[in-house]
Amino acid sequence: MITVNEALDAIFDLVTPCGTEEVPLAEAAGRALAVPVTATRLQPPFAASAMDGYALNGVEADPEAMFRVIGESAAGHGFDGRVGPGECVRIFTGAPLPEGTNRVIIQEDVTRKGNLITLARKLDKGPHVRPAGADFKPGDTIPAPRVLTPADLALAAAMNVPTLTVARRPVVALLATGDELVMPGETPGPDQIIASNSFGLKALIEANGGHARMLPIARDNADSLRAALDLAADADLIVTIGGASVGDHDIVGDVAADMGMDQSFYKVLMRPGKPLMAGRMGDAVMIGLPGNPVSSMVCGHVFLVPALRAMLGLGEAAAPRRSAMLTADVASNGPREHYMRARVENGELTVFDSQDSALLSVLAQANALLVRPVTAPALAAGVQVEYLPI
Ligand SMILES: Nc1nc2c(c(=O)[nH]1)N[C@H]1C(S)=C(S)[C@@H](COP(=O)(O)OP(=O)(O)OC[C@H]3O[C@@H](n4cnc5c(N)ncnc54)[C@H](O)[C@@H]3O)O[C@H]1N2
Ligand code: MOO
Repeated sequence: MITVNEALDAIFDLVTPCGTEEVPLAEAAGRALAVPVTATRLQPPFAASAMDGYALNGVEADPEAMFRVIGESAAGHGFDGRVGPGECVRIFTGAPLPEGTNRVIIQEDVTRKGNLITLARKLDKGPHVRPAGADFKPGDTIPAPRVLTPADLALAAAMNVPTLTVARRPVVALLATGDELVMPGETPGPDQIIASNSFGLKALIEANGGHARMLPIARDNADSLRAALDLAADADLIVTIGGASVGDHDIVGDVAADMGMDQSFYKVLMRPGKPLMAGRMGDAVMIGLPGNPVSSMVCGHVFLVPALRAMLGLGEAAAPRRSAMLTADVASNGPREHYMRARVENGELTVFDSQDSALLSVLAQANALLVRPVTAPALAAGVQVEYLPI
């Protein structure tokens, strides 16, 4: 059996970036930017007022000084002319500063009578002017690769870049297997349960930049599995769920091999998630997840999310970890890296008592997986530990 790190490296060896596409800004949220965005203009394109008030020459801004208002500069309609000594221009936020001015006196500090203003006795420092290019200049960039945030999109828009080159979303075919499974909303027979794993995995995949396609549930026979796998031929990544262990009905590995899957590894020193497999099938990468609901989701966080990021051109790295303080003692660990369901609150991590890999109710309460390395000794409450946020 290989380690979690070895398995992840083997998966990185299998995946390749999916290529790029152009998308309009309005559809680019959360996408992986593939090519840096470069500004071709200044922002602001002119020295602009940061306040509503009066623009004048700052050297004349003495307390109680008087000025004659000779015009107006509003956003979108600047003042066309020069401001001389003893003169000022009514100005609004975002408007260009007229020639001859370099300071804005906020209107709260001004008394106006007709076309004459008098400054207050006490003036703030100002100058309430945003210099041209203060935000960005031609040649400034939004670097790539990166996952586009709402702020990035606002910045790209301000740069007047209407479309972005982003990584194509990897298409992930999700294939649940098992005679016992029916879809949510159907009426299960007495020996059946509801297929749940695909729904958690679909959400995880789509939150991490993939496009998940649920295939019809495959039954525990070769014909049904073949028919379902045939439907996945155009996917970038085929993810099977269940049928991965050693039981008589666990046929995913054999059927995939018959269909040409070139297996990279089978079984990983981790808990839950031991019967994980991966390989290449035609143009697609195939990852076979264990069926136990928590196992499949843990493998999703540990392997699928980093694989998707690599396919999106975001680099090859394990899921980032954080640290927190243990609230109670934890026993020593065995030969498999253990991802224990836990809850982190205010920097303190509490491990759930029940770690059975069938318990979705526990997983749903968890927001962390405490990572217990292979054969790690027992830990006492109060120590700092590493966890994977989920
Ligand atoms: N003799 C051994 N038995 C088992 C071993 C072993 O090493 N020797 N490993 C155990 C471990 S660890 C795991 S994990 C499971 C994985 O088994 P499979 O991947 O073959 O999964 P199934 O047997 O198909 O299902 C396991 C369990 O999960 C339920 N399941 C499956 N798919 C779904 C789904 N889409 N939605 C909801 N629930 C699902 C299924 O009904 C079973 O209860 O093997 C152990 N056995
Ligand atoms: O590895 Mo299994 O995934 O322990 O439940």
